[in-house]
Amino acid sequence: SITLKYGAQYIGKRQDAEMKKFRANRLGQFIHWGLYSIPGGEWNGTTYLGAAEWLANFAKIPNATWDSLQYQFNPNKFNAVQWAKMAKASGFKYVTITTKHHEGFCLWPSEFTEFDIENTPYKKDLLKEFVDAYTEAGIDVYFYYSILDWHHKDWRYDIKNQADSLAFSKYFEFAKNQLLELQQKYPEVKGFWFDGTWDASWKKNGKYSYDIQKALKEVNPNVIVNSRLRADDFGSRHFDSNGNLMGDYQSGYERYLPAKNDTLITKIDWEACMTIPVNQWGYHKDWSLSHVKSANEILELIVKTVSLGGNFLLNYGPKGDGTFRNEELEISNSIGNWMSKYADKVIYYGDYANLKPQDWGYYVKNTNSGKFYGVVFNLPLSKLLKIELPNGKKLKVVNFETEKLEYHHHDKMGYFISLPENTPNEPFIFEILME
Ligand SMILES: COc1ccc([C@@H]2N[C@@H](C)[C@@H](O)[C@H]2O)cc1
Repeated sequence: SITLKYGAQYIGKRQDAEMKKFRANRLGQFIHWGLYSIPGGEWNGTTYLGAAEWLANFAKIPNATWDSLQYQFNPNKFNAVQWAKMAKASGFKYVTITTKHHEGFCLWPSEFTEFDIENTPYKKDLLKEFVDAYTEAGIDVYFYYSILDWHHKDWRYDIKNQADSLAFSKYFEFAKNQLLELQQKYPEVKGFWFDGTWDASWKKNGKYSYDIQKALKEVNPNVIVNSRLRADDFGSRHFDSNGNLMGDYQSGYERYLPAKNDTLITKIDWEACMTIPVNQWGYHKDWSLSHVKSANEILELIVKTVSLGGNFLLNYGPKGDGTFRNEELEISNSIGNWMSKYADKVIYYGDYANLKPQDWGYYVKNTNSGKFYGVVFNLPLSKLLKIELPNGKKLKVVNFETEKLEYHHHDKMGYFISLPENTPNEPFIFEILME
């Protein structure tokens, strides 16, 4: 292997209590909330199709113009306790909120910039209200932080000369100061979700990303940091030049999932983040412009992720006034209903079952109870659910709610399970006992 100064800081899955809790949580709420939530994808009467939090870029709005949105940010309908209550009812066990997106506006009163919540009509420490409410509700809090910063004068996309290098080193100090400030002001925070780390300037400075992970861990030894923060000595991201995962979990799955038969991903900790529309993270006024995922589509993405041993972060983009749009409220309600019935068995502590994937749905092993489950999304016309067990394993019992399902032994490893009498008209689960 190659000697690296800024490669993976350890090898293998962490087994400390905090990482085990992160893994067991499985289902998280992502919140994108910032100045971009005010225009909602529309500028000077033009609606932009792209992601609303990128409006400044798409509409080529000068910084001075965009930054003046700061004086309009006054979410008078924001109620952190209500947000946390909705999140809990939806089954979310953790939340990740944008403390600072690419625009550079900070949702907390930062000592290191005026471009923050303190200098808005809202004035109050919004992030503290948020952290306190979610913590009180028993939901773990994580912070999204964008390294890319369109506002900061020392940000550089590339390092072409000594002047760039000096400026970017000042930007690094600024970012590191803000991150340590976030840990110090909000000690409940469990970890950091870094974004905006694809530019050459960051890839040329593996040391910076290495130092940030170390600095955060010095304050909180079990802080959880995503792989997207990291670049190694040669600019390799997520995985170092020796193929070792950097950070504590792989965070490359953004708006897509691994293939159903991908066994490699099951060997590392990973988290997928997902939008409800095709591609909107911040609030966009017009969701009719793309497909909006149904509750069942989202449930299937969640279960597929857990079946491959991953966490799933579902995104919400609250409006500038602090309210959620109806589509998000409806999705929350549907997901919450399903989670209240099944999450304890097939989401929380859910993991890879190492059984041959089938078309009718997904397998989940519950690492707390040791039980194996099938989660059915697609009923076969044959009305029979196929199961193929590994050599040496035999099917013993199949439980569906309180009844035992019939099955017949088709060949050496194959079984066909008969559907229950009254098959539910929603994704349902059955328990598999093998010997
Ligand atoms: C250059 O393509 C992208 C795509 C998405 C992003 C950001 N990552 C997501 C988690 C959102 O924050 C989105 O703005 C940035 C650049």
